[in-house]
Amino acid sequence: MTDAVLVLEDGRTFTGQAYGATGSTLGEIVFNTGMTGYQETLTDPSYHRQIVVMTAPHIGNTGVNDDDPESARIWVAAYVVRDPARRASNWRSRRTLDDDLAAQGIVGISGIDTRALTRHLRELGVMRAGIFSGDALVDGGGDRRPDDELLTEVLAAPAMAGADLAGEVSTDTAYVVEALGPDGEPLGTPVATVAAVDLGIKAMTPQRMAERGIRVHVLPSTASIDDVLATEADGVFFSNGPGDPGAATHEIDLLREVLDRRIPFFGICYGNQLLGRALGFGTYKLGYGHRGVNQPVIDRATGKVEITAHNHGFAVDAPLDGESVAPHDGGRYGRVVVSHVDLNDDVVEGLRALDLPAFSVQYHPEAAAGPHDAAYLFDRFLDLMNDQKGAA
Ligand SMILES: NC(=O)CC[C@H](N)C(=O)O
Repeated sequence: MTDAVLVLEDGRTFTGQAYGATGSTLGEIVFNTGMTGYQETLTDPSYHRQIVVMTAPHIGNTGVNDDDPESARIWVAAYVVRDPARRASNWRSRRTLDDDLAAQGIVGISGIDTRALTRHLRELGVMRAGIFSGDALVDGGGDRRPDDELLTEVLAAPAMAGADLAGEVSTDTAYVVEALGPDGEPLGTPVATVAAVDLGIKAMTPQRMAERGIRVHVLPSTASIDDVLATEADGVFFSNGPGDPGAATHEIDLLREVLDRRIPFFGICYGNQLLGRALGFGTYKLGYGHRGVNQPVIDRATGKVEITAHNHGFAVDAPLDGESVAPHDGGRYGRVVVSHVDLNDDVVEGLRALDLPAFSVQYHPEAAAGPHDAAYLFDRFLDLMNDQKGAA
């Protein structure tokens, strides 16, 4: 077995075995508490530039299939697992996770104490890190490189705060997603048309809309308001995505154009943070974020608690109680309420504008992976578009 070393920004190191590809990789190290859904996690573009630690100790049991990926490639910068499955077993499995990581050049490490690592990150917050194995761990003379040399590489890596990354993961060209019949033709007249701006969109998101009869035009993150209007959309959607919402200037300008025209808007995750910023609220970096499939969130309008899938390291800074006037331009967007809150830590998990047809959630109603409790939000988006059509 080949040695691998994980080096954290604060100098702590963990030695284990190489898993997936050998080499070196740098990124922000974060932990995910999901017991299932590793394929969806690995292929979620929001994890671009992040090293993902799984807190579930045994990963890879069901191998890798061709149905569950959320995009065309693995996006995580590296993968950290305690105990990789020695045997993959599932009727859908096509290859092992180890082989898939290696084939896609994703460096990983296994056999380290992921509980100690997670507790460390929970206490000190997420930070930059690097994994080194194979040739990247030895010098020209064949000796193991000293830790301080590896640490210097880690400290030279860019931080996640201030990173504008949507353009690195977004589609280059627009495409359409809609429900198709067995003959490959559209199933019927769409009930609504949505322009979905891809900031790192997961495949299941347009799929959830298509299941409801919506035709979805997925647009690149560089789309202009004219590109959006050209789709003749009834509503605009902003997806999840990697990076710091504070760095997304083009997208926020585009969203303000949408809000100014009173086009119904729905945003998920990064899309929620961008709605917050477009309305004039701030965003901030959480200590260690929410990543997993079992976060309790309350819908404050109904009092119902949902168990939800999360993947976010930033959050919107908006007043939890009462209606607040959106601060942008002296309140030009009217009143806003925090519609959803995380019951673990009171983090803002949703926004609803009261004077505009716009709402968003910080978590993942598309549920890939994760529970389906929040699927009603796609119906709410459809209702919002229908109401607006009725009002026109
Ligand atoms: N999944 C997402 O959209 C993540 C949004 C943002 N990059 C964050 O970490 O908070």
